Amino acid sequence: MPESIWNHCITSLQSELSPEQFNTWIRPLQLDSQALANEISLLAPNQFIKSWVSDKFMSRIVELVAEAGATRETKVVLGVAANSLARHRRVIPEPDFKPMAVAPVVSNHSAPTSSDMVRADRDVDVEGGLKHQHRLNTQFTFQRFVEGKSNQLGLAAARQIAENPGGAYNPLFIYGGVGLGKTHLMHAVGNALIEKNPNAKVLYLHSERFVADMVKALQLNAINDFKRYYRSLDALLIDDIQFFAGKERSQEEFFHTFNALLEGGQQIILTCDRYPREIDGLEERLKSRFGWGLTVAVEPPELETRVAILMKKATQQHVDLPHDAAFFIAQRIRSNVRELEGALKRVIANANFTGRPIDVELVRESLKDLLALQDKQVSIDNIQRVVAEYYKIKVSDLHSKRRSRSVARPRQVAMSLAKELTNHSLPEIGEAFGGRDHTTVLHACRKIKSLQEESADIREDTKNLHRLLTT
Ligand SMILES: Nc1ncnc2c1ncn2[C@@H]1O[C@H](COP(=O)(O)OP(=O)(O)OP(=O)(O)O)[C@@H](O)[C@H]1O
Repeated sequence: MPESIWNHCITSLQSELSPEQFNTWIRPLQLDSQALANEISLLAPNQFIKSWVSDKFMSRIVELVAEAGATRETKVVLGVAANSLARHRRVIPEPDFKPMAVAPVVSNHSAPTSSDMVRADRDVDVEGGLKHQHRLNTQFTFQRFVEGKSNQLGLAAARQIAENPGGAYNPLFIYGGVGLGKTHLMHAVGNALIEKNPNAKVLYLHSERFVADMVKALQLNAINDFKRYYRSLDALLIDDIQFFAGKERSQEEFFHTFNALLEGGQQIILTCDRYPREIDGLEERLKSRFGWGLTVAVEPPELETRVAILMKKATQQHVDLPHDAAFFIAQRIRSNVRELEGALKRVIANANFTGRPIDVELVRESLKDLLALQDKQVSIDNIQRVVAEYYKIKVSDLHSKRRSRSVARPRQVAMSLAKELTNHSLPEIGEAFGGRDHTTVLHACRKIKSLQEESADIREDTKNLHRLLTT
């Protein structure tokens, strides 16, 4: 009985929430088999998820439980699974591979001397962590980060980690498109950790830098120093880990570092442009390990958040930005926060240059080129119209649930064109095609890509459509 009630809740919540929300908060909940009669007892894997669910979703869960036919006396209780900590403390198995041979050092010296080691340290930037704080951008703080629905989960998780590093949300994996605040959030945690403890060893680096440092350490025979340094950190923040894809030796080294830090209770934060499972060329064991802590998505900000970000950035620069001017910019620049910032910079520069106050007119003038370019940009509506016309079907067929090949294939073509030619995110595209899930859009993009290789017809169709839409 509790199972069927809870299944009803899950099904409803899955259709009501975004996939990220559902996967982060609802999917980890388990029904407690030890519950009392008349009780739906749910167990969260940790305190963080428990309190978030309790704040944001509990009232809806209670409604759904009633809707599923539970008696009036049925209580819904939420706890934390007893073994939740054990999960994070489990013994990490020894790596299941043999260390690769290290390339011999190309050097005039027969063996590295102690001065080589110092130089090596400096070269690979591992010397006593002297630079570990310099790499943090002090502007990227929590105070300067604007909260919105699109980044709420990431921000809450980052705040928790700043309070309690190395706790249950280790590693924190933040993923999402470009310019959406992933790096900012990661630095905000680092800055907060250093504010609390100025001696904390916090290292931020881009994954390419990790790879380059490791290669140098190998060349200089300083890999042990490299290892020692990384393992001595209190927190390791690595940006854009999609660059590890295909780099086997780096993945191997990172795997060791990752395990050592996790076991030592040191905090790891990673960012990526996509969900861990979707990184091609990344070893399975890394993918699965990335999911051990908390995985959160940041999404493109919605209009209100874009306005709030602009207002905050203007205030920080002591610039008077009227609300209607901010609104105008936010309405036009929708792709990401970095572009929003760039637009604001242009407006401010123009205001300084001409000595005029900022208003909608000045914004329009300052962003003339950008807006003209945007007007030329293809919209999803446009894609749907052109694709429907091309395949002689109705636009409504593209929104419908019909699965016949004559409709499903054009729909997939239209989705993949929307991904390619617009700035819309996968969930936004899914929404525009009759409220479909973002994974459906992803599947469509992959399908069309592989069909383009196999079928001359599809190649021809997509080429024609491309031309119709862009010229
Ligand atoms: N919610 C926000 N509030 C204030 N500023 C933000 C917010 N989100 C992003 N920004 C700003 O937008 C710019 C881009 O953000 P950031 O570099 O963190 O993006 P990113 O997601 O890491 O992108 P990339 O994948 O390209 O590295 C930064 O200047 C950052 O301060």
